[in-house]
Amino acid sequence: MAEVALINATKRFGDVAAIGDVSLTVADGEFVVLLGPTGAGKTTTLRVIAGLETLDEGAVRIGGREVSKEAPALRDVAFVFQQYSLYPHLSVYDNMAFPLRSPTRRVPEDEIRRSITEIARMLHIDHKLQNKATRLSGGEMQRVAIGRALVRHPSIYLMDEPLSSLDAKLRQELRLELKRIQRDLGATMLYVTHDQVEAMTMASRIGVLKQGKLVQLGTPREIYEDPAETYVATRLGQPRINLMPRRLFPSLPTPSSAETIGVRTEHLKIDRHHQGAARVARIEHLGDQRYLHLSLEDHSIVTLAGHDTDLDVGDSVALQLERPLFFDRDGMRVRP
Ligand SMILES: Nc1ncnc2c1ncn2[C@@H]1O[C@H](COP(=O)(O)OP(=O)(O)OP(=O)(O)O)[C@@H](O)[C@H]1O
Repeated sequence: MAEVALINATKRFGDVAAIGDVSLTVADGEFVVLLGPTGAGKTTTLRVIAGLETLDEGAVRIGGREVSKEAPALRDVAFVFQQYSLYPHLSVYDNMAFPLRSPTRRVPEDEIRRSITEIARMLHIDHKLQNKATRLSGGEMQRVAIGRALVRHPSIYLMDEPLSSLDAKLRQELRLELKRIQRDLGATMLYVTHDQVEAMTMASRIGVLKQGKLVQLGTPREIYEDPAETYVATRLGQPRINLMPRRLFPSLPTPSSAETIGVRTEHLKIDRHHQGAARVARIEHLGDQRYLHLSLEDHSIVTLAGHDTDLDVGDSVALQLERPLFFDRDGMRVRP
């Protein structure tokens, strides 16, 4: 495995800078997750590292070696796409063996067998190894695609929403497996997802992209607890952080440039013994969780309700904020 770095990387498509001046180093053995809404530049970041797109400016370095002009095959990266891309005429086994049988590698067949058997077992596809790739469910095909990447030991694994086509149970199982495999192999990984739980639980660090710019890079905890701007704060946390105008909390001491107050469940104390300005508008039962929708003037606040809550729709409650986050008029963080 190796350290992988993007240095002031820019890739344009016509007038659009899909990524603009992005610098990012994924340390050897590190698991970095890229977060951002559609069009933010996540896939482009992976593709320029893989060599599937050529940079307009900047450089890609793998293991300290500049590879910006090298063909994809020479870069020693393994790419798992959102949609499985298997060879339909080959068996599962031969699909997984394919990268190891390339003339440049010449891995002995017994080693290939050992490696495939082990990875297939981890991914629960060992009983399907002789099937044709087309005779699998979507979830199985995606596991084969992941397995085909894992049997190799490339400099870096690039994964673009590899679990998004799977059902929730399998996704959860594979999330744990993938993280364990990554740790065991000491693999360097750059991983794109829209799934907050994947980001929080798998990442050593999370990079947040906004219109092609890397706006913050930090541990999951830093991104969640210490976001640099509202854009970052809204990436993580369910229910989403509530962004409220400062005027709604006139008695709260706030930094002078603060215009917006960011309130998560843990920042909010609800006092039902005191009649207050907020009203319970709705209680949403999600099985293991309950979302409490409060209305405060013309704004709504969504928070988690404890299981022992005896609040009812229509109740009037007082709200108290404890160490909420403050943002200025441009959405940038302001510290007290
Ligand atoms: N081949 C291409 N030709 C033209 N524009 C492109 C091309 N690939 C990407 N773009 C543009 O570059 C920007 C970034 O796209 P990219 O696919 O990297 O976003 P993303 O964050 O991966 O989005 P998603 O979550 O939808 O996959 C978008 O504006 C997109 O339309």
